[in-house]
Amino acid sequence: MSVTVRVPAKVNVRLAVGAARPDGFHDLANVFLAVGLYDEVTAAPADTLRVTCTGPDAAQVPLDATNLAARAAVALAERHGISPDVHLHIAKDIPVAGGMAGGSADGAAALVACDALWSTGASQDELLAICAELGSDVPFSLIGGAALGVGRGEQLTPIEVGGTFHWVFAVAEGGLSTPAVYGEFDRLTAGAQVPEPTAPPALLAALRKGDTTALADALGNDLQAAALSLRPSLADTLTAGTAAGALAALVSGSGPTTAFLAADADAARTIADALAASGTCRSARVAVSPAPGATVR
Ligand SMILES: C[C@](O)(CO)[C@H](O)COP(=O)(O)OP(=O)(O)OC[C@H]1O[C@@H](n2ccc(N)nc2=O)[C@H](O)[C@@H]1O
Ligand SMILES: Nc1ncnc2c1ncn2[C@@H]1O[C@H](COP(=O)(O)OP(=O)(O)OP(=O)(O)O)[C@@H](O)[C@H]1O
Repeated sequence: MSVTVRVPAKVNVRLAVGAARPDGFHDLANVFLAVGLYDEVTAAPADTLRVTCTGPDAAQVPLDATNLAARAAVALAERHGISPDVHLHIAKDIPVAGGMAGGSADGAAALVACDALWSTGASQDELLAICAELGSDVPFSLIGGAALGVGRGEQLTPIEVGGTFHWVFAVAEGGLSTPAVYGEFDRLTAGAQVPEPTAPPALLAALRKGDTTALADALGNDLQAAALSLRPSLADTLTAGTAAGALAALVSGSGPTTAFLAADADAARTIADALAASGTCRSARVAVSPAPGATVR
């Protein structure tokens, strides 16, 4: 018997970053939107804890105890006093170290898969608490849809989404380290008064209405300058997507994936083709949002 869980990537439609906290994290107003690019994690009985991974970026995924899927299995097993022996297979389609929460997605998916495989019967609140221990983005990967995350991004309030949004994601060559991007944010804002992070009401209204034009006007990412500072060539990708008709363009989370909002599915295809031909990215993917959170198949 095995259990397979499908889990989406995310884009941050508004990532407001406050000053660094004493614990090294930053307070956020983080508006997450799940997008229809998916990893799948399969949990199967095994004699020992083992992780395998397939997919175009599989070589960059650690298969040891640091893998977030393995850490999720250990965390759940410890809480329930059982052995974490399980084979976790990750079918990876979410770009690695791309700012789309791929590792977080696998952590959330492994948790749901092991809970089902082991009949642990954990409540949603218990699963969310374990997710928050694993990483700031992991709780959102569990619930999907759209949500405002405060604190370090782990304290979620779901947001209703009133329509479908069409996106193009330009996958960059190589990844960016999330701590390095936050570190660059600190360097760039040193000496300045960093305002309290907030989510603009116009953005939340755009999501609730499913209004693409209003969402395009309200998108924003406070980590974008830091990601561009570490990877200046991303400016060319943003320009290429905008020239191809994107309503808005931004760096996804800590980058280096860039996200383009399109008016409809046809426009998304046109933008993806133009980006693929531009030579400014490794590949271009179309995806719609919102997408459901970690779900047993
Ligand atoms: C950039 C985002 O993806 C936007 O959703 C997240 O804020 C990052 O979330 P994540 O990858 O789950 O990050 P974590 O694994 O919790 O933390 C990794 C590192 O990122 C930095 N970090 C993360 C979240 C946060 N609110 N402030 C931070 O400064 C810290 O250096 C931390 O040590
Ligand atoms: N299951 C996993 N998949 C991918 N990377 C993982 C996984 N578990 C641990 N990692 C480690 O995490 C690092 C960041 O990978 P990940 O794909 O989660 O980045 P990201 O999408 O930029 O994250 P975020 O958007 O949450 O900041 C990788 O370089 C890898 O070393």
